Amino acid sequence: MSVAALAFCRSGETVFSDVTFVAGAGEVLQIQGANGSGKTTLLRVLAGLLRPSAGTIRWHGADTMQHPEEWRRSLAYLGHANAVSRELTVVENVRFAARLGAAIAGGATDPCSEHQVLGRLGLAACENRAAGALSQGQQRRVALARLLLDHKPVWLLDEPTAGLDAESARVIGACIEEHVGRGGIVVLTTHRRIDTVAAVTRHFHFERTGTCSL
Ligand SMILES: Nc1ncnc2c1ncn2[C@@H]1O[C@H](COP(=O)(O)OP(=O)(O)OP(=O)(O)O)[C@@H](O)[C@H]1O
Repeated sequence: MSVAALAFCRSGETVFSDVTFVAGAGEVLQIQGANGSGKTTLLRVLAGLLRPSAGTIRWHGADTMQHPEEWRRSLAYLGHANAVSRELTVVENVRFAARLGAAIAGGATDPCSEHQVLGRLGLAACENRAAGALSQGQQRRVALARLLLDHKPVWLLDEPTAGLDAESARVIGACIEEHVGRGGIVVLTTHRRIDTVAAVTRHFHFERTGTCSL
């Protein structure tokens, strides 16, 4: 994934400009910065949810604005909201994501791995509860379980450990390591560094000035 001279302006004001970086398989980019410095906006631009004012995002050499389908198929975006379906149970939430991912990739889902992932994330005991009845931290884990089962190579994670206890943060760090260990790429924003010991991790500071070379 390569990003060159990316900029975003809103109502004539520059939120960020000149963002340039390359992220290869097995890499984690952790972006830190003050409140309002533009981290979330950058992730939303990378995810294709906002259109950049300038610059390019390339995936395997192709411009993602000219070829958005392949980029959309390749990325998973986890925003501030966990986007779990509150009425569905935990297992239904992850099964839905796994089936959707498999259908897009043309493969089959493995029900065993759904239960394995829920077990690893400490959700086995509540897998038949409505997701809307879970705590914020538990819902974050459900969102992460969906990422693990969706098998997208690029994860864009907006403050994945926000509001989580130390154990949940550790679990998220472990999931990120596993993902990049399989050749995935993770770009995340965070106010607190996430331990990803084995992974190739680069840390960047996003400046409020609106200009940043990562
Ligand atoms: N929907 C919006 N409409 C107008 N301005 C916005 C909108 N979303 C963000 N902004 C502004 O864009 C700037 C960057 O916001 P952004 O949420 O990207 O920062 P951030 O670094 O992620 O902050 P935080 O650490 O608080 O999450 C801020 O000045 C913010 O007020």
